[in-house]
Amino acid sequence: MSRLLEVADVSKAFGGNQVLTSVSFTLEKGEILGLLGPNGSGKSTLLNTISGFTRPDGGSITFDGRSIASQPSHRIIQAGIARTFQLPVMPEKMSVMEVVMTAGTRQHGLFNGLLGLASGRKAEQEDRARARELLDILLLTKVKDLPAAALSGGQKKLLGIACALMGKPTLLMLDEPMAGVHPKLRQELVETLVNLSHQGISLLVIEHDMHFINTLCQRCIVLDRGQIVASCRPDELAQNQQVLEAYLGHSTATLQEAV
Ligand SMILES: Nc1ncnc2c1ncn2[C@@H]1O[C@H](COP(=O)(O)OP(=O)(O)OP(=O)(O)O)[C@@H](O)[C@H]1O
Repeated sequence: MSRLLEVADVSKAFGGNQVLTSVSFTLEKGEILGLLGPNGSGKSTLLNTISGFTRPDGGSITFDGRSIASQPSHRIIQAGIARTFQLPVMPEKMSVMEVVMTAGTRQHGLFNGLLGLASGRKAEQEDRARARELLDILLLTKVKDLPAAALSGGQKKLLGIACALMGKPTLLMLDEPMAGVHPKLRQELVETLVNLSHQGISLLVIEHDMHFINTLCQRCIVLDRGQIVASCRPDELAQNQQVLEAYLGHSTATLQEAV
């Protein structure tokens, strides 16, 4: 494996609230890395910092050999990093298919399509085929013509993943992909994500569901109050003293219960 992402000494404060303190970790090409930590430990802020939604106060972020810290989010998407959100908000008046198509248009420019250029028409046809394929993979074909805002919370999560994949990322960052997803669909989602990694997409996944972490991730990093306190295999988490302290500090009896 070779290195895809290197986060070094990244810090971030909001006012007087120091949310990330000197966070460093690496992610290898093809790796599925879990990002764990109690509520409020800074996981989403770390994803926001990598994806350009939040500027780090200090430190460096290198993706595929290029510095991306403080780049605007659209440049980071173009570099090959896509992400989903913990609570995706979908437009009221667009269908599921239209939302996925719009995500595709954002990747290769609106003007080609509007001007009806041949390259734009070809890109649109390719996008439509890819959108159909992704909706199929993510079990959303049946609802493709419904308003996106009418989907359940779990289906919106799946739609967020479809949108993120329209740009053919090499790194996909998922913020709690399992939350709200129907238990019957969870195993299929795990298999879909494993298939994506086999196709060469690396994954950085925030998740509280330990079964999901154990089945999916090869390695985990654990944040506690904005600092990385562990980097280990999922099966080592329950014996890791720093991890137990991070979670037990939140008055829960076992790691399984805590997350
Ligand atoms: N834009 C912001 N402005 C001010 N404070 C923020 C902002 N974003 C996050 N925070 C604060 O940063 C801290 C960490 O929040 P964050 O959402 O990153 O944690 P988390 O580990 O993802 O939590 P959870 O598991 O509950 O989603 C919290 O105290 C939060 O209030």
